[in-house]
This record gives sequence, C-alpha cells and structure tokens, in this order.
Amino acid sequence: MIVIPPPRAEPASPASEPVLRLRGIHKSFGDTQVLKGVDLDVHRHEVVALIGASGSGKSTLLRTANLIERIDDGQVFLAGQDVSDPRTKADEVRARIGVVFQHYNLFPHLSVLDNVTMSSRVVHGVDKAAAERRGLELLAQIGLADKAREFPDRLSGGQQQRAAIVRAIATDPELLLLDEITSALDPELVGEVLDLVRELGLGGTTIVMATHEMAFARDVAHRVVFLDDGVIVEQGDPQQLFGNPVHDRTREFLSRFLETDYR
Ligand SMILES: Nc1ncnc2c1ncn2[C@@H]1O[C@H](COP(=O)(O)OP(=O)(O)OP(=O)(O)O)[C@@H](O)[C@H]1O
Repeated sequence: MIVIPPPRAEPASPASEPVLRLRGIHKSFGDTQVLKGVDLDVHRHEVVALIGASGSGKSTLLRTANLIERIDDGQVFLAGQDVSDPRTKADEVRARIGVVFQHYNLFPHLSVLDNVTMSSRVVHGVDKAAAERRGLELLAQIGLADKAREFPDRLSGGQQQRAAIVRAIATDPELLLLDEITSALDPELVGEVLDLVRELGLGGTTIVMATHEMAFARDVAHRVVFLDDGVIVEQGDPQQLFGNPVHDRTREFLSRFLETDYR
C-alpha cells in the first residue's frame, strides 16, 4: 500500500462560515426519492469524501450543490449565500465551483490549453495572455506542459482527468466537487489522478469527492460521509469511521466493500 501523508492544511473551525452548507435537501426523480433530507457542512480547506453504495445518491447530492439539479426542498448555501433561492443565477454559482465528473470532461475539439483557459476567459473575463500564462503554469505543475497544444484524444485517460482537474481549479474556485473521477480509468492510471487530488487537498483546496476509493478516503480525507439510500447515516474522522463504525448500515457497507473492491 502507498503510504499517503496526512493533510497539512487544516480545515477551518466548524464554528466558521462553511464554504458549503446543505440543509434538508430533498430530491426525487419521478416517484423515486433520491435525497431524503440531507444536511452537510463543508469548511474551508476541508477534504470530504462521500462514500456509499451505487445509487445511494452521491452524484445527485454533488449536483445539487452547484445547481445542476434543482432541489425539491431544502437550502444550499455557498459561503453564506442562499443559492437555492429561485432568483439565484445558476451560472454565477457554477462560476464559483469547480467540477470534475467521471466522463467527458474535456472538450474534444479544443486544445488542452484552450480547455484549461476557456472558463477564465469566457466566464471570468481574464485576457487571453494572462489566462494562457496561468494555464501553462498549471499544466507544467502536473507535468503536462508539452501536451498544452494537443487535442485531448492524444492524452491518456489519467492525463485527461488531470487536465480536467487543472481546468476546474484554473479559476480559483471556492469549492471543488469531484464525482467518481477515477471510476472510468484503467487501474494503473488511478494513482496519478488521486495523487493530484491529494496534493490539492494538502495545498488547502476545499474538496468534496464522491468516491469508491476507500483507501484514498481513509488516508486523505479529513472527514468521510457515508450516504445510504439518500440519508447521511454516519460521518466522521476516517480512522474512526473505517476502524470503528457506529451504525450497522455503515458496518455492513464497509464489510461488503472489503469483500469486493477494497485493496
Ligand atoms: N436524471 C435522473 N433521472 C432519473 N433518475 C435519476 C437521475 N439521476 C439519478 N437518478 C437516480 O437516482 C438514484 C441515485 O443516483 P446517483 O447517481 O446520485 O447515485 P450514486 O450514489 O452517485 O451512484 P454511483 O456510485 O453508481 O455513481 C439512482 O437510482 C439513479 O438511477
């Protein structure tokens, strides 16, 4: 097992204003209730791993945070602002949040550099030269400077996901949402992507990551949140949650995971 050092950037005090505050989130698709009253606070510099069985609502929960999914009931606060108010402009909220999904993150018809700089230029109005300087700097930091002018299909899946992460942070978002970003990758490419997430967490980026990578959640997250059937059943310090889960449902989920996926 790779020994991953504990995070250095400590989360802000729970008494401070959370970057993200979810209150009583309900979401249904047709007759299917997917989120059944979720409360969650995420503090500045915190890395939160969202775990749970397939279909438990992890992706939906992330998508409510940046208003991709409109909630049926509840409130979403971003740095204290109630962004679930119907008058909120979703584009303005999304400009403050970086998101990386499992699939299809980069635009195939744009170079890697154009992908990385597009949001800075189009959404934030940064001039082209400055956006490219910053984009190249970020790509250099992850060892992809030589791929800047290539199209995404010339990169490996792991390189593409790393470029997608860099694109998501190029605008210095207040919050980074990562939705199963390694699930579609060949196993040998997972490590390089998780290493980058770990580095960002160490640097103080506020991250919520839905993941099936239990070792990563245990070793890198400040807090692990277990979602089961649309409800947060248990959350806490990774060592405690993995080592000594309080709820039967958490225990059962972790034991199933240990039997199947956990390495
Ligand atoms: N747009 C949609 N329309 C209808 N049902 C949906 C939609 N999005 C999600 N669902 C349903 O909501 C439930 C929760 O899905 P979600 O993707 O949030 O789960 P998850 O925990 O992220 O799963 P996984 O680990 O497989 O990604 C599932 O039953 C799914 O089929």
